[in-house]
Amino acid sequence: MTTSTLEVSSDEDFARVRSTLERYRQHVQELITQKQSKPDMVAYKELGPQLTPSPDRHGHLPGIRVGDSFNSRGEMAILGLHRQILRGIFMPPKTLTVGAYAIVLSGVYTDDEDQGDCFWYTGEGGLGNNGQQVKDQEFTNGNLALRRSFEQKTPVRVFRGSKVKGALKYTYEGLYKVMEVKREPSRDGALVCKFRLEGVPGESSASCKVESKRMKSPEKVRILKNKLGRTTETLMDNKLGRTTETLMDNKRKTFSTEESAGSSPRRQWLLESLKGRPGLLIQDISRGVEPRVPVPVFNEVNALVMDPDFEYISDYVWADGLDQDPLLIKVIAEEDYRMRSHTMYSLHEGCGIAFNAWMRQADQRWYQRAQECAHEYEWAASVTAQSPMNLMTPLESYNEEGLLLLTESCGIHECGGVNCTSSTCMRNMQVTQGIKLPLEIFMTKQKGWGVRCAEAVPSGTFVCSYVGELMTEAAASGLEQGADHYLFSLDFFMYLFKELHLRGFDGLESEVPAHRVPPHPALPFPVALMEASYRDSTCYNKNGQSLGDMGLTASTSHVGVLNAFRPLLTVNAEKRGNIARFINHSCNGNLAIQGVFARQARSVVLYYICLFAVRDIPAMTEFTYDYGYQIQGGKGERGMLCNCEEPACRGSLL
Ligand SMILES: C[S@@+](CC[C@H](N)C(=O)[O-])C[C@H]1O[C@@H](n2cnc3c(N)ncnc32)[C@H](O)[C@@H]1O
Repeated sequence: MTTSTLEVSSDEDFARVRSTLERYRQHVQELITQKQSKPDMVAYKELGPQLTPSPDRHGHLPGIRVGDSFNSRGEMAILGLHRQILRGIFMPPKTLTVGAYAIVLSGVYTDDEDQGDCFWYTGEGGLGNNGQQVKDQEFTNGNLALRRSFEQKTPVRVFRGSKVKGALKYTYEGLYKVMEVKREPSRDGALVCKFRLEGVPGESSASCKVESKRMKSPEKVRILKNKLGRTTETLMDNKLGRTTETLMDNKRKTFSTEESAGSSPRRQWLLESLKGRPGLLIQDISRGVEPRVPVPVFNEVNALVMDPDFEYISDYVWADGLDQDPLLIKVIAEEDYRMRSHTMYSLHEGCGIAFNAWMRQADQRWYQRAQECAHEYEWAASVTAQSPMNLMTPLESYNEEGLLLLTESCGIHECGGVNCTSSTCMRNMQVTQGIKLPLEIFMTKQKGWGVRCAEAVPSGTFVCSYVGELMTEAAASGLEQGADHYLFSLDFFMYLFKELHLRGFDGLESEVPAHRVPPHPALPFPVALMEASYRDSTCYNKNGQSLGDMGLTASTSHVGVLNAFRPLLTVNAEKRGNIARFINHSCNGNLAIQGVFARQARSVVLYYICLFAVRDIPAMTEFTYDYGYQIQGGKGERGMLCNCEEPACRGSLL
């Protein structure tokens, strides 16, 4: 008996519950002595009408507190808490218009996902004798009643069964509300009805720990600002050539691009559920390349169709011939090695959890050091003014539901090492596992194609990474105007290094302590690869002001040094890419960019650019993020008008 309910129960109520239970238990004992089979049920049948005359009702019952536990389903039935002894869902008899009164979580359905006060509950029906889901469930009986609870927002009493010293006991968890309803294939293949329930604050054993799912807003961290698209006006020579068609032979270039067409029951079910939906142009533009979900295309707005030359890929591919370039191979191999040496101190070998554990120790030492010299340095004082807990790297990058806990300016290390077999490691592979959401491409009214999801998406969910053809920055700069709208520079870490160069470690230490910064790329990059970038005079003074705007040129500034921080590679998703290249810009986007080290891309020059939900996003809402285009000062094509319709819209895609 732990938490009290808000329901005011009188002493008589508690006394009545006690005496009912005593009578019932006594009768069960008598039946056991008489060797009566199913004494529980028989006792309830015989005593029920006398002992529980009051009509069924929603909500708490007088005399019962959250945390009370019961020895059997019969005890719960005799008290009127849950009268249907053999079923999970207690619903009003013969009426299909009222919500369910109570449910029992007993772990019988393998599709139940119980996370405490928020859980997915599988509806009733369709189980075979072997415990497998052999038949589809329908929205009838208890399942319909739970759907009514969702529609009418009526609370449901929840009981959780658990074994205590070998005997099954049931605990009253309090009142819950059904927040979501869906019907989808079970792990065994047949369709099941599923209900997501959340504890009613103050009325259940605890309320949902929503805060733990929330990410730090990346907008606050300046160095997280990435840019999509090229800003240079100069046409550059492509020094790398694009003649060979040969396949990659470099070990690290084994991207698993073309996975076989998926045929999971969920995938099949998602395909089925698309049938008959208005505006459906293509059922799966990925042609099975996305193994878990189809990627449908809808247009209900105009007559435009998808570019037939567009090829959907699910992972990076190299632009023609690039994999053969000896300089590039050398740089990438070197950077790979540098990152491996950096993470080796943690014995990490591909295990992100081990790396985080090592990083946490380093954080603690750093925090101690900051405490010792807080009187001397501004950054140290600002560090110690914060709670140390906020500064420590969590061991896991994702919570139990696979939601990102915090954005990380120094990149997230996903698992993938040979020893990564624990469930914690598995959870630390959200990007590695690929797209799981039922994403859809659809025609927007003013921005061309856009992306949405058929399901609601909680904050912190991995949506997709931006993949396409990998080309050098130099080659990308040579693309024709207009062909650059689908470029994404691999510059997440270059921003970090540039900031460090401009502000120094002292200037940045309170935001990004030195020990967290990944290894700096070897400088300078081979001239042949960097040549084009050196000619671009976009760089900044200490105040972040563009030196180009100030009339300074490459020859009059330290542009050479700054440009050494320019990224080496760019992702071009114009003709070959995944769903990310259809996501539009918003000045207040619901997604954030996060660099992730995963699969074979684990260095600061080659990693994954990932998009994560930064707030809870309702189903069918357009996904957007801030492209962060750089200000160039000129109008025209580069100052493209923004149609994001946000109150704080900046007016253009700059
Ligand atoms: C990466 S693509 C996004 C997908 C694009 N809508 C399409 O149809 O393929 C970027 C282009 O989409 C358009 N776009 C994206 N966000 C926009 C916005 N907020 N307002 C106007 N156009 C936008 C611009 O044409 C931009 O160059």
